[in-house]
This record gives sequence, structure tokens and C-alpha cells, in this order.
Amino acid sequence: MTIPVILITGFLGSGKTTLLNHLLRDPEMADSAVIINEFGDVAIDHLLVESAIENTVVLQSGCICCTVRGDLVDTLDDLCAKVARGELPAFSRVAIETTGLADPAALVRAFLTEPILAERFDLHAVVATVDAVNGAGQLDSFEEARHQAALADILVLTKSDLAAPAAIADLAARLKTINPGASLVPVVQGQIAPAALFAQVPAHPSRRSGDTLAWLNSEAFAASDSAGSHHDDGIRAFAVTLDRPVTRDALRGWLRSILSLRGVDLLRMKGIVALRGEAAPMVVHAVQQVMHPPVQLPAWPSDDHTTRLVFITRNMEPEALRGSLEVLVARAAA
Ligand SMILES: Nc1nc2c(ncn2[C@@H]2O[C@H](COP(=O)(O)OP(=O)(O)OP(=O)(O)O)[C@@H](O)[C@H]2O)c(=O)[nH]1
Repeated sequence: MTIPVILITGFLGSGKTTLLNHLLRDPEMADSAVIINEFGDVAIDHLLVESAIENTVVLQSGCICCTVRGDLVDTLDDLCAKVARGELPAFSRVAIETTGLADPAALVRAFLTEPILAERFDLHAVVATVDAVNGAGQLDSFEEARHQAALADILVLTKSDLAAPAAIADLAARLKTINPGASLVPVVQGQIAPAALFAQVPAHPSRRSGDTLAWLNSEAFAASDSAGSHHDDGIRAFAVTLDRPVTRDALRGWLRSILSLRGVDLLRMKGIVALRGEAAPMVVHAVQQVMHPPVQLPAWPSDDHTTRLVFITRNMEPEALRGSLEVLVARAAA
């Protein structure tokens, strides 16, 4: 059994701590481990972190709290070791709050590639708080804010009590263009139930075919793509479909080359791929250069057996990716 983890990101002051504090007051979160820190090189205001830790009020909620100054892997490993030695109570979920400038890709990557994390933990959702008042300006000015929005599974629109409904609607529309697949939840003072974050559609493909279509949410990408040409500083979200199956080798080669050549700009890719000569599809998922191990589903989740891939890219035109995928299909047909 892996332990579910949620990662709470969001730009400086966007309400991460408020959200976490509200979550920790919920009895459902009593057996949680909470990690608050930065995982980047960016210097942060330590006073804010200190006060955030105090605000977590772990004693009140009965949670384990640890302060991370170092490495995420060591910290989680250490937590598990302490539980094994009986020094800390067992925990059944983890919430991690990053600093406002953290790039969640580094953390997602750690959960996919570090054996210690990959074996024991399941990164369930990347949650990004977006400030309803300042969010649009932050998206304009800061790449970090755009990345956080692009990599999120759940976008929490905070301070929705302070912004005019029209401004909220504009921001929501913009977030939908940056990341059509994420769910968007407006909150006030962090008021959200833990289940809304932990019981979401899994952020990663599972072997249960039933979840896959919701996870992929390709309709949202297709709608966003056809809606046109909104460019958020080079960030594009779009879907590509292929009506013919591809061979395993061709798929593997395409994934390898796209990740090595353009991985940095491939903020996110998810897909369900029809394989030539095979009854069940392959599910693929990548975050920047890191590929989640492809999973073959036991069966197609619906009658639609077309290959569907969704992308969130930076400075990469959909046509270039479509072109390379056409080559893939042609190779399979040859
Ligand atoms: N009115 C209102 N204020 C909010 C809401 N959410 C957060 N705030 C306030 O916004 C400020 C920043 O919230 P924090 O939760 O500290 O934000 P943060 O993202 O943890 O901030 P950093 O750790 O500095 O990046 C605080 O003064 C909160 O009280 C909300 O929904 N409504």
C-alpha cells in the first residue's frame, strides 16, 4: 500500500498556508504527516516559513509536523524510519507545502524517479493555489506562477471573497486555457474538505481502466485547442488524436526522442495509445523530461479506441508535435 501525498504549491501569498491550516483542522487529517518547506535554490523569507509552521498547529490537529531544510527524499525516509521505530505515530497521508516560488516539476520528478519515494508514496495530486485578486498579474509576470498552474491537477482559486465575479470568471477562463485538464475549485479562507484534494481522480494513471478517461480529460484539451490561439507566454495546451495504432517500438522511440530533445518544454504530457496488434492500450505520462513508466491497461476504458494525447507545452507549436506523431503512425504502417 502506498501512502497518498498531496503537494500544495501556489505563488507567494496565494493562500497555501491558509488552505493547509484549514485542512489540518479536519479530523480526517489527524493521521497525516505535514512537510512545509522550499525545495528550490531560491532564498525565501524564513520568517514566513517559521510562522507558517506555527500556524500549522500540528499539536492541535494531532498531526506529525516536520520542518524540512534539506532533501525531500531524506525527510520522508526519515519520517518512515521514525514510524518504524515507534518514535512517531503511523501516518496514512502526506501534505507537502512548498514555497511560493517552487517549481513543482522537481517534486513530481522526485516522486516518479526516486525509488525510496516511488515505492512507498503515491503523488496523488499537485494542488496549486491561485490568488483571485493577484493571480492574473502573477501569471503575467512570473514564470513560476505559470508553471505551477500548468502542472496542477487541482487549481484552488483562493480569496474568491475579495475579487469581483467578473475578474474571477476571467481568471478561471485563463487558467482553463493554461491547464484545461485540471479541476478548478474556488475557496474562501482555505475552506475545502480534505476529500476534495485526496479523493480526486488519481494524478497518475492507474491500472483501473475506468479512471483513465477522467485522468486524461482529453475533451477539455480538445475544446481548449479548438477555442484558438490564446498564448500565455508560450504555454499551450492541446490534444492530438491518431486514428491508427502504432507499434510499441515506434512509440518508445518517439517518447525517447521527444523527451530528450524537447523535454524541458514539455511541461506535461498524458495519453492513451492504441498499440498495433494489441487489444489493450498503453497509458503514457510525462512531466518535463521525466517519463512515468508506461502502463498497459487491462482493456480499453470505452468503445473509443483512438489514441489521445494531451500536452501542455512551452514554446512548442502543436503542429510540430502533430507532425512527429504522424511520422510515428507512418512508421507503424510501413
Ligand atoms: N480574504 C481572504 N484572505 C485570504 C484568503 N486566503 C488567504 N488569505 C490571506 O492571504 C494572506 C496570505 O495567505 P497565506 O495562506 O499566508 O499564503 P501563502 O501562500 O501560504 O503565503 P507564502 O507562504 O508567503 O507564500 C494571509 O493574510 C491570509 O489570511 C481568502 O480566501 N480570503
